[in-house]
Amino acid sequence: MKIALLGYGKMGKTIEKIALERGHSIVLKVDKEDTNYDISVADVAIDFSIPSAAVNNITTCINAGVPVVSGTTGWLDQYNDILQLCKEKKGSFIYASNFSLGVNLFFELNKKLAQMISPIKEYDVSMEEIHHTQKLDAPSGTAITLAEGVIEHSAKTAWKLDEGDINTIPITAVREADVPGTHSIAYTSEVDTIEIKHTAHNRHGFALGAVVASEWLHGKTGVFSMKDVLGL
Ligand SMILES: NC(=O)C1=CN([C@@H]2O[C@H](COP(=O)(O)OP(=O)(O)OC[C@H]3O[C@@H](n4cnc5c(N)ncnc54)[C@H](OP(=O)(O)O)[C@@H]3O)[C@@H](O)[C@H]2O)C=CC1
Ligand SMILES: O=C(O)C1=N[C@H](C(=O)O)C[C@H](O)C1
Repeated sequence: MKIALLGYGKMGKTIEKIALERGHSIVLKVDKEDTNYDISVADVAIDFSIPSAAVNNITTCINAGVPVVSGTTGWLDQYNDILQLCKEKKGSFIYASNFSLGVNLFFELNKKLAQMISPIKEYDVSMEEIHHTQKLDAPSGTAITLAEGVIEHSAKTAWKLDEGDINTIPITAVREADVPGTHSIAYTSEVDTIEIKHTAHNRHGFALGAVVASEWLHGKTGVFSMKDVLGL
C-alpha cells in the first residue's frame, strides 16, 4: 500500500520502519502545519500528530476519500463530529487510544476485573499512567479508555485527574524521562491492594498495531475500532 504519514515524530518514524519492512511505501510525510498536501496520492493515511492538528488531518483524509487510522490523543471532544463526517462521506476511519495488541488485551482484562470487583464495596479503584516528559496531553488516551471501561462495569460515573470520590475514578499522570507508556489500575481495601499493570518497553507494539490496522482498513468503509481489527 501507499501510506501517508501525518506526523513524523517518534511514532511516525517507528511506523515508517515497520511499514517498509512489511512491503509498503511511504508516499507522503507531513510534519508541520501544512494544509497544502495532496493526500490523494495515498491508499491510506496514518495520523500520529499533535492534539491540535489531528482533526484537520483526519477531515482532509475523509473529504478526499482516503481511509485514515489515527492514534493521536487529546482531541476526542471532537470525535462525534468526525463520526458524523465519516458517515456523510462514506469514509473509512479507525481511532484507537492505543494500538498495541497487549494494551487491547489489557482493556478487556480491565473490564472483566471491574465487573468482578465492583459489587464488593470494600474496594475502591484508582489509576496511574506514566509517560515521557514530551507528552502534550494528560491523562493519556489509554488511561481515559481504561477509565471508560471501569465506568461501563461499575457504579463509577466519571474520571478526574488527581481527584476521586465515591462516584469518580482518580487518575494520576506522572511524567518521567523516556517512559514509552505504563498504565496501572489498583483496587484498594483497608487490608490489601489488587493491581493490574501494562508496561510498554518501547513504541514497536503501538506502531505495528497501527500498520496492521491500516492494512485491515484498506478496502473497507465505515468507522471501526481495534476490537474489530483484532477480533476481540
Ligand atoms: N494510539 C497509540 O497507540 C499511540 C498514540 N500516541 C499519540 O500519538 C501522538 C504522536 O505521538 P509521538 O509521535 O510520540 O509525538 P511526537 O511529538 O514525537 O510527534 C508528533 C509530530 O507531529 C508533528 N506535527 C505538528 N503539527 C502537525 C500537523 N499539523 N500535521 C502533522 N504533523 C504535525 C510534530 O512536529 P513538530 O514537533 O515540528 O511540531 C511532531 O513531529 C500523540 O498524540 C500521542 O499521544 C503515541 C503512541 C501510541
Ligand atoms: O504519548 C504517548 O507516548 C502515548 N500516548 C498514547 C496515550 O495517550 O495513551 C498511547 C501510549 O501510552 C503512548
